[in-house]
Amino acid sequence: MEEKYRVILVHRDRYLVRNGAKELYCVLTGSLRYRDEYPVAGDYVEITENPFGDSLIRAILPRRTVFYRPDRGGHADGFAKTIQVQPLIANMDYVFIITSLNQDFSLNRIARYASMITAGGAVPVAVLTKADQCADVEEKERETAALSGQMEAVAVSSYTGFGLERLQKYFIPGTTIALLGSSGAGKSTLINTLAGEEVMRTGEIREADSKGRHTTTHREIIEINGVSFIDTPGLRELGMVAAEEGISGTFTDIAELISQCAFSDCTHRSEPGCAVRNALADGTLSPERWELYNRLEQENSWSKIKKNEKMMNIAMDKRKQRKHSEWKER
Ligand SMILES: Nc1nc2c(ncn2[C@@H]2O[C@H](COP(=O)(O)OP(=O)(O)OP(=O)(O)O)[C@@H](O)[C@H]2O)c(=O)[nH]1
Ligand SMILES: [Zn+2]
Repeated sequence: MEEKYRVILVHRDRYLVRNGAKELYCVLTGSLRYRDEYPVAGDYVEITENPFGDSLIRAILPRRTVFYRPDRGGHADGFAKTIQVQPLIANMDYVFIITSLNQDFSLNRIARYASMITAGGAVPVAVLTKADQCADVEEKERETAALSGQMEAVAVSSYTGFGLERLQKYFIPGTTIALLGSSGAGKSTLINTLAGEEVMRTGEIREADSKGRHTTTHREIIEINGVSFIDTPGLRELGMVAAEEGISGTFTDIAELISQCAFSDCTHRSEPGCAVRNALADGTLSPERWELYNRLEQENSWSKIKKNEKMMNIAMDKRKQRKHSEWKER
């Protein structure tokens, strides 16, 4: 018997899948493993049920949206032939970027997440948590919203309930919402507050540095009033590898301007007919936004440069080795 199930929990090489009220543990068929195709939370899969033990996932259905995280693991450090990107969650409509309004707050990080989410086809929403700990909530909200015309910024407090009603419009039954954010940002507490009960384990964070202890051990989906929430473990570091496309996606206004520059290779410094300079001059583009765009772009190309350097070093080492052996043979 074959049916469409959704992956709600990934636990090493076992997957908990659900269809309505029915939940089954599954393993992968050999051919999926052979093709290096691994389901992630939110995936829809075809399974063959086994009443006597783990059922079998036979196929992963095409992903509507996906969020990748850069994957540098698994290879020796120098072997950066291609930096692989690894899917983390799939088939979500919205991704809440959870950032706490304390020392951990970073516009740069929110912009990175937003870029990567847009690149994967989902809609980012900046959810600024722990508003009760912040003195300039409105300003932070304004700054965040200014990052992208397509992203709403909502400050909330799970403790006081502040702002939570503004998230209601995203809670449409049938919708999938993923929560991304650093460990300790308040993802689990937010879900618990929305659900009105203890559905996720929450952890205390160390007060001193506002860095959270890693408490979420696996990704899981929980359903509250027909809305599926995907909780992800805190992502410590987020590279820009998959975000290139997303940068122009989030900064569509800037991409648009760049396309209007008189020269196609315009550096936007001194060329005549530069649409970016013009927009900066007449105030349609804020200098802060332009600077952020450049910073993200730089970071992005910087990771490429580092990658190329590494490859060149490997090539040079090989040449040296060859020279050395040629010399020895003589
Ligand atoms: N002041 C304040 N603290 C909060 C709020 N929401 C969560 N916290 C606290 O922040 C800490 C971390 O919250 P969690 O919900 O466990 O954070 P998380 O993002 O799920 O962390 P991981 O599970 O590690 O990914 C806990 O001590 C919470 O009590 C809030 O609205 N205001
Ligand atoms: Zn230009």
